[in-house]
Amino acid sequence: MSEPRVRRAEIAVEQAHVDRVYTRLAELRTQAEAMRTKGYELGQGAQREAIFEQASMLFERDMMVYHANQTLQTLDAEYEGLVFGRLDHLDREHIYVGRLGIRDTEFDNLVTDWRAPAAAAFYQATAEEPMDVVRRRVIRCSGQTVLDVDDDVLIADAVPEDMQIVGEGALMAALGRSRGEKMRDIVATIQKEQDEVIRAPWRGVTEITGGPGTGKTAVALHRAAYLLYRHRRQLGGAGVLVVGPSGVFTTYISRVLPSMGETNVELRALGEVLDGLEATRQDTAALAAIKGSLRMRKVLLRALRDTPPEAPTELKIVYRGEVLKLAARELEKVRRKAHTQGAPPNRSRVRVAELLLAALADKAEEYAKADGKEIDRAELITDLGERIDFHRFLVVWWPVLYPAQVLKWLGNEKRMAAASKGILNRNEISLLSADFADRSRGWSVADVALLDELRVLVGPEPKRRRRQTVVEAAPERGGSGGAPHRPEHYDEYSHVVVDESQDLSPMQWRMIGRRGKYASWTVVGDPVQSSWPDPDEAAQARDQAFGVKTTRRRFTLRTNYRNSAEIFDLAAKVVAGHAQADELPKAVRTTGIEPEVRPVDQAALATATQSAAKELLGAVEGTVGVITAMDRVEEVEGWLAGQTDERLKVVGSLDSKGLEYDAVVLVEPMDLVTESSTGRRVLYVALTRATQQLIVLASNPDWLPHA
Ligand SMILES: Nc1ncnc2c1ncn2[C@@H]1O[C@H](COP(=O)(O)OP(=O)(O)OP(=O)(O)O)[C@@H](O)[C@H]1O
Repeated sequence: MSEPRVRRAEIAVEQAHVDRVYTRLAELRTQAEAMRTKGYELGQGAQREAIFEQASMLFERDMMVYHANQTLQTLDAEYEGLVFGRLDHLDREHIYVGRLGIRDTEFDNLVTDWRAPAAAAFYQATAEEPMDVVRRRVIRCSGQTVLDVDDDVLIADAVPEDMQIVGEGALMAALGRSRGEKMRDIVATIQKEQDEVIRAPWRGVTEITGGPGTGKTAVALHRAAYLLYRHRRQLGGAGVLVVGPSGVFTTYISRVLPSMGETNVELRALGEVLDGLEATRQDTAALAAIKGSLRMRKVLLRALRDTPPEAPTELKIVYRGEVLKLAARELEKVRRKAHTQGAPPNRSRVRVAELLLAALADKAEEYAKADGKEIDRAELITDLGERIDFHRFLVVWWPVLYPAQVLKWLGNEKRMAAASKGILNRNEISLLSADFADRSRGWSVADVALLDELRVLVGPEPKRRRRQTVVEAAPERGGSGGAPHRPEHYDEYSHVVVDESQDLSPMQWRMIGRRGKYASWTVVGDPVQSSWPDPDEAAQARDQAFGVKTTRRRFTLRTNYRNSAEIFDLAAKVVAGHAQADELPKAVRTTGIEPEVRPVDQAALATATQSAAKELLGAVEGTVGVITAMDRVEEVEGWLAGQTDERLKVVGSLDSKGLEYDAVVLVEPMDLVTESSTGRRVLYVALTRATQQLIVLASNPDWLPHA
């Protein structure tokens, strides 16, 4: 038979099986619905029974409805190609691999879940170690229709006469396909080195490093799905948290887990980790470096111990006809004493009242002594402790503290200087206080970690006054954030995945560490792409987040699946000398299309950007990203305002982390280099976002080291 006819015949064979699977899926759905209805009927029947029977029937109803709903949720997930693989073994048995395990009425497997041990050979078998697999077939479907099949022969001399082999390169076909707005899962083409990481043990810390495009993000997400499938009992209840660098990134990856049937994983951007906030604004590199540094812990602690701006400066209270007065200096002594006793201020109100009453009693004793009299201390303390004027004083002198309010206090340069004396230098103090003083722009991503630190330092609001969130004092608080079924500031995740971890500041590690107190971890990063200036300090904070005794395993991925080799060659040049040779991955795909570097006059940059974007929109089927320095995003958006094609996105250098596009226009690369002390690495990130085509528009040629 000719190749197209063989292909058509093989597609028909697989279509017949896929049809069986969908018929069975429909049956299972009907059964689950019937079970749910029966459960409800049981509940209604219970009303007529005696109390004891009622309780047991209601319990049974709840179990039935729960299980039926679980099954329906799994069956109804939006699977993109439910069946995607087939393994033919030496013994002539074969299995189908898919996103979900399905059995027929005889309990025989129609599809094996990709995460089950029996499916492991689909990813792990090689010609050198075939694991008894003769033929591995990738089946590409659109909905319920088989579009194509693609085979790998693993034991060539065991191929039976009647076994047909079709095509080659399912991986290459997948990599060459155009990109949409959201990342796709890679279950059908996971590679062996990636599979090892996905299936690594769940306990401890699993680190995934590797250059751009090596599939780190994809692997980490598939690992989350795998762990939930294999260890649902240990991990499912407490849940999995995935933290990414930005909201754009979490949106980009948001479809991957649901496409594998996992909906119970919480995705949060670094600006959204703290419930109630959704910060997206990035600080300048200089500001972010100060805010992220561990030195801020001490600054914050001092700030909240400072006298609140509205606090009265003296306490006057009449006791038995005499005015007892505590002056500012005496009050501050009490404040210092209360703070040094260690409890968070919002939990210290009672202790503070005791200290103030003791100071008043001292004062009364002092007056009495001068008059040659004596006072009953205990009586004075009881009397004054019940007085309304004393309590009025207490609430304004020792108010409930809110994290946002304390950070705003630091907008006052004097306060800032007092809190950071000996910790920050003058320049840092004025930068930071000017930033905190300007509240018109909302919180930045780096502020969120400071607010979270303060949340813990000030302690929870007293119960009586507890409101929706403890972050802000004023009604301006907003945002949704957080899974509705979890309590606020939930910190008992069983597994935490941190993506782009090379960029987390020490303060951000502390924030994430709090959410993973009892967790195992998957941590993804590439030091060469790091924009954080002090890796040692970050490493120390990261180790603390993991806990000291944790087992650690590390995997390095070495193949770049995203960029064409032509594009990656250019990107590698900009970090030559900034990275070890083995930190750079190898790109596997060539397109024959070289990236274009266009020298452009500054004055012509706008029109050059417009025409490059237009050109690339015409050249590729999927997305086009225009990447620019962070502070030029609005300007470049303005240049492209006339371009209405939804495939076009303008994105700032730091926000481009983790994303990818079919084609990229990089505007003025030298701006990225000079943006921060780690600019060359940020430029490397930007240059490695395109899968097919890249145009660089540069008025200054210095971004590209001369060979
Ligand atoms: N085995 C695979 N099969 C098909 N596509 C793959 C495979 N591995 C990776 N890819 C694709 O390669 C691209 C890069 O993957 P991913 O974004 O996970 O890389 P990364 O290492 O996180 O990159 P970066 O560090 O640049 O953010 C994605 O489009 C992903 O789907």
